[in-house]
Amino acid sequence: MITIQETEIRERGLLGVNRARELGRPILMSEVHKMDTTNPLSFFNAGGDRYFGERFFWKDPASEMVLIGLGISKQIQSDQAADRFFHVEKEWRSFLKDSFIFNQYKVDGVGPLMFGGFSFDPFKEKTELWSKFADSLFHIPKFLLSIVHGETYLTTNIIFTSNDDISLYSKIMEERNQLLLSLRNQINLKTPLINSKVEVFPERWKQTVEGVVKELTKGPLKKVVLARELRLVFTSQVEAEAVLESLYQQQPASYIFAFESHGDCFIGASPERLIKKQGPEVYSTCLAGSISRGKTEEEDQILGQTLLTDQKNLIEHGFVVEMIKEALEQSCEEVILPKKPQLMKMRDIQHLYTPVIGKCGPNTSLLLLVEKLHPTPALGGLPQNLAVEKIREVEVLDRGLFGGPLGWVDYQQNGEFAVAIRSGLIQGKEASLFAGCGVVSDSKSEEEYLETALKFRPMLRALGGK
Ligand SMILES: C=C(O[C@@H]1C=C(C(=O)O)C=C[C@H]1O)C(=O)O
Repeated sequence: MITIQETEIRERGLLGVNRARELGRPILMSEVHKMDTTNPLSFFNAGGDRYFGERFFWKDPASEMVLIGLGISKQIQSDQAADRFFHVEKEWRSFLKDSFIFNQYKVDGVGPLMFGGFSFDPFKEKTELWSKFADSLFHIPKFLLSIVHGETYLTTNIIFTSNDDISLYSKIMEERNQLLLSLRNQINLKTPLINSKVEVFPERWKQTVEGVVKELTKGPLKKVVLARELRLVFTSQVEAEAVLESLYQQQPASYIFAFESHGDCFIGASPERLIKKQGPEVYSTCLAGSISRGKTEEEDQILGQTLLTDQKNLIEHGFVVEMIKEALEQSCEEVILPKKPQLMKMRDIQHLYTPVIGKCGPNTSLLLLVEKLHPTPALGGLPQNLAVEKIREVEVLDRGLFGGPLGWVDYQQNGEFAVAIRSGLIQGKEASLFAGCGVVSDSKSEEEYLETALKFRPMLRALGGK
């Protein structure tokens, strides 16, 4: 566990107290400690009583980076639509200014870090569904557990205002001790039964697909991604930790995330990376073109081969590759990608997949790259502006954070964002699941409907449904 000398405690606390008084504004003090191996779900669970509604969870597909945040030491949020990426970045950098960071470990994802996301389209009219989440919302946690390449670190963030004295430091240390003492390895996780399952206007959705297909044949629109919603009601409150546990078992090769705000929880298992930045290197993923998994290995291979040679899917995929390549070329000296897509096989579905690597300057802003990429034609369409306008006009669903960039940025400005798909919003005893698909000029509404049904499955299964 954590060992830290009393004198050191006082010195660190006093640094924060004095600087906050001197500058007359809040000052961050952050310290990192190595910890014994800790089960990430039990850490998330241990925060359930005290920090419910203020937790987040993140795991990347390789499980190289697992992040759990408890409590909110600072929130960066905005419903301002224009320049939202720039504003979040500006606030993040100014929050870090003059802070004290005690971190002897040179690894990404430890120390002060913000976690959160951006809504799919800030210009879409907001409904009650997403009332608990601002269009841009990031949390800097009080306590952050980072498991990086199997090593465990605990970051404690304290914000001193000019009215605080050293007692704040002791108070947070006590809170941390309580938290660590409450860690349990055995937790009883169960999702409640589903009472009702309602697809939101499926016939109307199919008609919308047909209407858009007609427009696509006329141009200039080439592709529009349309999404729909499935609403579930349960016998009792759904606990995010139980859903995370299921996703861990059922979708190990995905990004697994949960993001709580004011009692609601946005949760999912996405296969899609938007962008990762590690020093001068950036990584992105083109993921578009889908087919189901086979029941036997042979059928699965045949389906995979069909997808790899299907013109409709290859064209859809090509749109994404072209856009991501062009966007990264604006910021990178070099962009490397294979000529042909390969297959990414998830539990219920297989996709056409092209990984992309870029080399850019070390000072390139991750959020600027997010802005350039979002939404790719995998979630918006082509041309981007027209497709997003079309979605805003015809889609019944308020996507909120669904399909938007969700992830983290650390104080060294490294981080990663996934595309928040295969996801749902838990609201007490109810939940909404979301799924979309690329509509092109030869799309058939019934096939697209079935594809979205397939894309509901990972979340539906994790919630105990079929
Ligand atoms: C929009 C979704 O998925 C996206 C659309 C895909 C497609 O149209 O083939 C494939 C992967 C994702 O980029 C979703 O899962 O809801």
